[in-house]
Amino acid sequence: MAGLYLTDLTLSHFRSHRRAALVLDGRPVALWGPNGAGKTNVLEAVSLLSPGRGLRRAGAEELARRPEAIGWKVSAVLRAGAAIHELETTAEAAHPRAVRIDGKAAPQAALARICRIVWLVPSMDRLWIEAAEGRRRFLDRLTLSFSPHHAEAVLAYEKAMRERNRLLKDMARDTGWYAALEAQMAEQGALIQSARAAALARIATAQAASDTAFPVADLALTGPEDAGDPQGAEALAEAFARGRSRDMAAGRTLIGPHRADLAATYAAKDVPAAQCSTGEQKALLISLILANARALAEDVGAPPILLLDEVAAHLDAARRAALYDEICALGAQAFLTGTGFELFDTLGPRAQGFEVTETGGLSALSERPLP
Ligand SMILES: Nc1ncnc2c1ncn2[C@@H]1O[C@H](COP(=O)(O)OP(=O)(O)OP(=O)(O)O)[C@@H](O)[C@H]1O
Repeated sequence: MAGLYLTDLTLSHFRSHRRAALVLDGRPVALWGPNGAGKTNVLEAVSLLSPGRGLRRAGAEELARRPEAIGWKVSAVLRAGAAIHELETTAEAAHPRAVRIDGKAAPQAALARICRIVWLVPSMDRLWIEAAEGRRRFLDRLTLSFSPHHAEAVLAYEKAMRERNRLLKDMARDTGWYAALEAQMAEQGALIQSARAAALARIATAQAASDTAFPVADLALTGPEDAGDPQGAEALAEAFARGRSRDMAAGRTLIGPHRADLAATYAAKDVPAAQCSTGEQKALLISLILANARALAEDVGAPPILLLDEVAAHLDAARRAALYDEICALGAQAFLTGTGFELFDTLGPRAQGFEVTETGGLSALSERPLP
């Protein structure tokens, strides 16, 4: 049985779900139904039990059920080893995304300390060929799963950088002010760099140690070509100070961990991920997520909750069966979506099944055992 899983998941006035209540037992969860039925909405609700804007990066106001709802709520009971926590996230009048843990108000970042969630969604199919931002976000989610404090470091870094960017835009000359903000950015930036590097190293070891059906990806951190890559707090602080006039001309900070990029190579072929086939690129992402899950299972005793949206349909039958076997061997509570239950044929009773239907814009879920 999984060491980290949701037992009671409730969605209220969340997108197409007026009220959905799923009683879960730790097995993987297969959700099937036609396009637009409301499957991804369930995964998105779960993703909001971790810090950040969830798997669609939607604004909190988009999440309330149209047309009548003004707020929404997602709540769940989380089992983490012997501990049980009540998690709740809501949009309230005063707060677009309030979090409560065990009945007490908590910052979003506190979710990362008790609930690890990693996802793969169709919009990530172009991750290796699109802008660096998406890759950085992917890297930071992997990193966060290993280092729960990573969310705080990223937030603190970005806050100081926004203030510095404001100074730059205002052409401010107050060197003391710059130095104070740059010191904060350098301190948090060094934490970000080391947490990312540690996460990549851990994933590399997990990939090397495993016999998996998915291709190994060699990962490396890179920076923007023109910016060099200062590492550590001292080098970062020096680089920020040195770059002030260039940054002032650009009106923003041009170097630092917010510009880092993630490069991946399909190891067996020695081909950069961006030049691989669509299927190969997807397989690399699945491989990384499984390596992440194996590493966490080893390090903290439980794999993360996995949200795998429309992953099954893109795999051939052998790879699909291998994915399910790996998920079950890990004991991960993976939420999987697909348009038909036949996509989950080789999972059978190893998973809980839910059929998702939609009538008049309203989604409904019914638990149905998988044959
Ligand atoms: N705020 C909202 N209020 C009401 N309905 C919404 C809201 N946001 C999205 N929807 C509806 O939810 C549906 C999409 O649900 P979802 O993305 O979960 O579908 P899906 O079952 O994953 O479909 P697919 O198989 O196409 O990926 C759409 O019909 C959309 O109109």
